[in-house]
Amino acid sequence: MSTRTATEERAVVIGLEVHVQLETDTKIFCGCSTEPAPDEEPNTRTCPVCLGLPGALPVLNEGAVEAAVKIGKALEADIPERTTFHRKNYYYPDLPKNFQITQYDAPICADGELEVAVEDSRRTIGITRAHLEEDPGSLQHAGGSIDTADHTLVDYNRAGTPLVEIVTEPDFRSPAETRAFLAKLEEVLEYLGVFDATRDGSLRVDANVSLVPGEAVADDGSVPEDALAEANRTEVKNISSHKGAEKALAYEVTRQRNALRRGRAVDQETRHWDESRGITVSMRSKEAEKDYRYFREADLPPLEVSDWRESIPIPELPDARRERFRAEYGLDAESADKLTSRKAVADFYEDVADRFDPDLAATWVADNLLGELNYRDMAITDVADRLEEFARLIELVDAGELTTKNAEEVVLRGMLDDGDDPDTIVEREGLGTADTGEVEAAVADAIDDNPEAVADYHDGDEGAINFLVGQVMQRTGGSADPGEVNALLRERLDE
Ligand SMILES: Nc1ncnc2c1ncn2[C@@H]1O[C@H](COP(=O)(O)OP(=O)(O)OP(=O)(O)O)[C@@H](O)[C@H]1O
Ligand SMILES: [Mg+2]
Ligand SMILES: [Mg+2]
Repeated sequence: MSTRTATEERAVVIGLEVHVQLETDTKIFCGCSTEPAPDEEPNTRTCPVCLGLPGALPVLNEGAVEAAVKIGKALEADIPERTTFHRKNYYYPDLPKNFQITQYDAPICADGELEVAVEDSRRTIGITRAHLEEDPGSLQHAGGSIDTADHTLVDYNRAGTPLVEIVTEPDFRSPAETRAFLAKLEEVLEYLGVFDATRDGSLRVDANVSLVPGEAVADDGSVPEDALAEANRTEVKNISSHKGAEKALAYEVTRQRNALRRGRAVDQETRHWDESRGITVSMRSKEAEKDYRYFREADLPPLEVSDWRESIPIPELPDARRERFRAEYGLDAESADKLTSRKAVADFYEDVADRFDPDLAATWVADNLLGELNYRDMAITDVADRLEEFARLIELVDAGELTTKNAEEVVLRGMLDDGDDPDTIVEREGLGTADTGEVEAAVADAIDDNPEAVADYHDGDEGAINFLVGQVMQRTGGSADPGEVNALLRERLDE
């Protein structure tokens, strides 16, 4: 079976286009709010500009430009002195103007990279470009998915939300790599403060995938331009999560392999990822660039960012923070990873590590707190307003006022399940560690009540002391320190 051997030697080539919704207060070309209200009616956050009414003029949002510059800097991209906007023409109900304002030959960022850890190796994914554009409206396919719906509703509240589209080089060699990349990209975007991962549809991915002959792949893993151009690729749309990207691409790789195995060609087309059915479906043949009739957006003058770009700072990013945490707090690689991937976790850890013991803080934040949150399907952002209470819990453990076991099993769980604060739980459950007077009284009682054990101790029976320690622990409800009790008992018995 020669065709079988040939298809099995094919290599997977994937490139991503990632649409990131920027966290600005208002839309990219008008003053409409970008903040969805809880029970918002469709088409209420709109104006003549984002509805594309004749004669309405766009005004560029400064915050969106700053966010794009930050993204460019974080991706180590070039940010040219001057950038321009274009109209991308297409006819579709989500776009009332029949063109999208986007960028074309002079994007705000070009030629960057992002380093990703995949299993044990590190891969550098090239970033071709990142450009600003407006989000179209959203379509609701009533009574089914896009290919089965009876009719479709249009909501323009999303129209005009600022997007940065990040286009990668076709550098991915497996679906798993795209998942790692998207997770890393989200970390970086969150650190930059330009993006809200918890918002529905804030990250949307188009995934381009093809199978190229194995022998076309160079020794360094790169694929030459002509092999890329020759391979028929499909573009999978409607991917909105890391896991979704991996699943959609795994499906698509198998589908393409099967087609080639049966001696059929892969069509160059746009496909739709149907999350609930776990399949991709054909939507249309791939439009060529000339179909879009790109031309300059005459209503927006070229934008000079030459001086401005230098004055836009970016914060410390996850990789740098990971290394600093290791050096500064002596964390191992695994803890440093866990403590830095979400910015809110890293901020909290840093705060408690500086106030208490960094090792103790690492165990408490990385293992206990994140573990218990994870178990309840919660994230640190769900308890953002209670971080001081968790710090107080760590303080109680650090000061020896609460045993580790009680802190974890009673207090932390109570805090998460009942919403109480640590001092209230300690008080209610009587968990505080015993004070010296209490321990001394319990020692005296244990000696008075157990003359036989005392006699055994004086006869040199070391086992007797353990029995007496147990008696004191019982009398203090487990709140005394066993080492301290042992020392006190010996002191009394040797008097
Ligand atoms: N042979 C290939 N196999 C897989 N991906 C590829 C291949 N060649 C290019 N790509 C990827 O396809 C994407 C091209 O995106 P780009 O936006 O430039 O073009 P487009 O998809 O034709 O345009 P649009 O989506 O805006 O209509 C990039 O992510 C690139 O890495
Ligand atoms: Mg595309
Ligand atoms: Mg594109």
